[in-house]
Amino acid sequence: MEKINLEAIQIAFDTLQNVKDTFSKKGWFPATSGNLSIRVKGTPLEKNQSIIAITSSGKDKSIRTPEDYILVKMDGSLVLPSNLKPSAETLIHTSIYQRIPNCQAVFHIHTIPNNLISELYADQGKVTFINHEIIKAFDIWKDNASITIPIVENYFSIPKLAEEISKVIQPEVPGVLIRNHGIYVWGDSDFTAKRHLEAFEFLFEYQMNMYFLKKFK
Ligand SMILES: CSC[C@@H](O)[C@@H](O)C(=O)COP(=O)(O)O
Ligand SMILES: [Zn+2]
Repeated sequence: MEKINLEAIQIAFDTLQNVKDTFSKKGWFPATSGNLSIRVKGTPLEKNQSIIAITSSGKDKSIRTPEDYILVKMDGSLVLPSNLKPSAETLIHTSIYQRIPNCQAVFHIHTIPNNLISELYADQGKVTFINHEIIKAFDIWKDNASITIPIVENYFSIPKLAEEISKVIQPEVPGVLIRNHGIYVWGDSDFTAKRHLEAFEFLFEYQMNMYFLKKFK
């Protein structure tokens, strides 16, 4: 095993803890859903060589325990022997890191707005948002700005789901919706990934409210 800096691991675990607490307060981890990962600094960026810290599987993410995070390699295997299980969706995380070379953090949540939007636009396989100020949160700075997020089916097999997500990823769009499941977002830092996630959730909530407003006016 390569040497990993203990301080870098602690920084990664602390960062995940802060993000987990923040998202939990927003109600973004219902029924133990959701998972988070971050690339451990100092580990190589090259494909297949990075190490990530990821949430353990099936935990109540609103409470802190000493068993909340675990280190995994890009093939999903554990860096150190442990009884802990990494997220059941670890392979989705590792495939995103391998697809997006400067990716430093991957966040996944289940919300009512992201589930409703994913179902409403599932047949198109994507949903587009146009002319919202918040699109600047994706670093898109122009008139008539738009962003289109892809939607994939919610396959039971995680390797299949990871493969389908990998196929639809576009480097300039930092997210993918999974039908009636949730969203995966990423960024070149935990700060950026959080900003992307908040912007997507803002757009989903807006669209959902507009849909009902138009229906019942
Ligand atoms: C309890 S429903 C959610 C899970 O099936 C899964 O989709 C999820 O997001 C959390 O899985 P986990 O293994 O805890 O990372
Ligand atoms: Zn999930």
